[in-house]
Amino acid sequence: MSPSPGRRPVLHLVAAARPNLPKLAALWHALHEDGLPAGPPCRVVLLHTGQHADPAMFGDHLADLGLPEPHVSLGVASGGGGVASGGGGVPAGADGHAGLTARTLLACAAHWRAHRPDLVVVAGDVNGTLAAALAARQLALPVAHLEAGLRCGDRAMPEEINRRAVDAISDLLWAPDEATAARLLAEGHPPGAVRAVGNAMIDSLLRNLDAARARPLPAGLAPGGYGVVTLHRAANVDDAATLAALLGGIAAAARRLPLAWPLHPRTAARLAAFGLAPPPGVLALPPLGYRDFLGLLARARLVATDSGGVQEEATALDLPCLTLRPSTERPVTLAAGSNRLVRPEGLAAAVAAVLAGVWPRARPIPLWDGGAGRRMRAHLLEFLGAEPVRSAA
Ligand SMILES: CC(=O)N[C@H]1[C@@H](OP(=O)(O)OP(=O)(O)OC[C@H]2O[C@@H](n3ccc(=O)[nH]c3=O)[C@H](O)[C@@H]2O)O[C@H](CO)[C@@H](O)[C@@H]1O
Repeated sequence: MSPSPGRRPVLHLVAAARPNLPKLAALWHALHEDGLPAGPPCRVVLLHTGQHADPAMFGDHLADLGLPEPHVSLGVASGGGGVASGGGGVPAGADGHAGLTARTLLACAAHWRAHRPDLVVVAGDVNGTLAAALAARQLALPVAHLEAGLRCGDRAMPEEINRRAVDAISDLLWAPDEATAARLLAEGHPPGAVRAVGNAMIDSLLRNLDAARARPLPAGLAPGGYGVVTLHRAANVDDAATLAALLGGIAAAARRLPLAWPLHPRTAARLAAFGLAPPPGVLALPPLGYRDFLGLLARARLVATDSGGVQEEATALDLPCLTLRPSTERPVTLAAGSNRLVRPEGLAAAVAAVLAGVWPRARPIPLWDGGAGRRMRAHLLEFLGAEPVRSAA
């Protein structure tokens, strides 16, 4: 497909939740790279659905990542935990996945009925990703899925349903590695739709690492002298007994190594509701900005996490990663050597293994090289029938 002659194609980049931002930033910067002969090849609109609305969960990350304030804010906040979220026109309600998805679907459809872009780019696997992709396809707008093809096989995770559904309806599927692209082809997606572009998270990591390392660490932490914890998955934090078991593992680990734990709002709310608290030896922190978190990670001894993006960042940093989940949609990080799936009761032993120096080093992953943004740009310009652009570099 191609826009009418002489008109620059219009691209809508959909940002719903915090983890979408570093991925979209990779594409944003590739489209606004210095030295493009005729300026940006597309008009790029950043559209914020509102799923994450607190400044600490969204707005504070924009400047770190070099992104502008969203050009469009739909104001559809998540509120499934019953904790009020800030943000805009549509009030948060305790209506869970269905409510957030439905409200985002309606808001996107209303916007795109009035303003039709040439391509909608959605990222990752959050509820806002699915809602936006579905709204676009229902209006016959083409959709690109940034971070396509990931599968953990656990259909109890909302993210697994979201990523499978978004892949099924997307016109362009951007996979972070060759094996993931091969899986999409095996699922029957047309070869022209699928491209192994590399990992957009790693584009942002490489772009920001020096600045992140220059950030001060939270008081009491010294480089190499602490571990990082992050936890927010519904399966880990929404059930009191499961969360208490995780706290037991974290407490045992903290007896071997001081831990810093930036608390996700969902986790903070559940801890409070269940009358639980981070154990001694754990420095609880508020959600951190992109560079502050990356700086914390880059100088840590290890990370224990249930986040997908953190598994990738840890692998790129060759940081031992103890993944507190029964499965991962990023098996490439297991194959790289430094990420392992760990049960709560095995956490202290894993920390001891890291401290004893018997943890594997990470092998570099092909295409995790800072070039994902340019590869996505090339594919979308081919799709739009626009002139290809050559970078100065
Ligand atoms: C199904 C889905 O989309 N889950 C994604 C969502 O999980 P996350 O747990 O953030 O899911 P929600 O967006 O539903 O938010 C959960 C709860 O966190 C609180 N909250 C959230 C955002 C905010 O700005 N302020 C606030 O207070 C609210 O109580 C909300 O109800 O984002 C995570 C990253 O953070 C992603 O890894 C998850 O895949």
